[in-house]
Amino acid sequence: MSRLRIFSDQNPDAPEFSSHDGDEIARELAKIGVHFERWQASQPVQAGATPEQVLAAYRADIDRISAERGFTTVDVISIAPDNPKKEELRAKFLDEHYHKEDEVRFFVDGSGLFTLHVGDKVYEIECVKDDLIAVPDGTTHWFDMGPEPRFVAIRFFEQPDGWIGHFTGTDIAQRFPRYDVPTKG
Ligand SMILES: CSCCC(=O)/C(O)=C/O
Ligand SMILES: [Fe+2]
Ligand code: NI
Repeated sequence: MSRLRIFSDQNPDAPEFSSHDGDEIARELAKIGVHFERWQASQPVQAGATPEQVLAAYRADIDRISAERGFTTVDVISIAPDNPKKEELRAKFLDEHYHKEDEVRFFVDGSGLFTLHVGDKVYEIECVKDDLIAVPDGTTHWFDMGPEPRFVAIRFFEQPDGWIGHFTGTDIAQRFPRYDVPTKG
């Protein structure tokens, strides 16, 4: 289930805010310039669908958001718990980093945990199937797919190297919760 928790960056033990409500999550994130919305597929996406089938199911929303935000490319990333490189893939985005373009991801299936460090607050967002998140360029954040990663996501790019992370070298990500298991409602 989608969830937003907001912490002081000094206190990872006690969230100051927690919600599973999509409208409330969107409202809180809008205050820091992060966009959150939910999409419905225009046709069912079967397990094992090809990237082309996934993109076709969301074509209208993909075209809308690409036109609004200037994206030129989309791709589909798919990670399952039996991926032999799952530990390496998980480690890639676990430390605090930022990107030079907006990070826009749509979860077709499965889930993952984005955590953003903005001012003196930490915003932890569990993204699940049907969630779109748009994190502005330069926002420091990390992403945890968990020890048994399972997600299919559409990624949007302005430039071919837009996904590259620039690491800040801080240890803040190690002090905040990891994504051990998807949360229940
Ligand atoms: C959900 S897509 C994989 C993560 C990613 O691209 C990124 O930049 C995480 O911070
Ligand atoms: Fe990132
Ligand atoms: Ni709950």
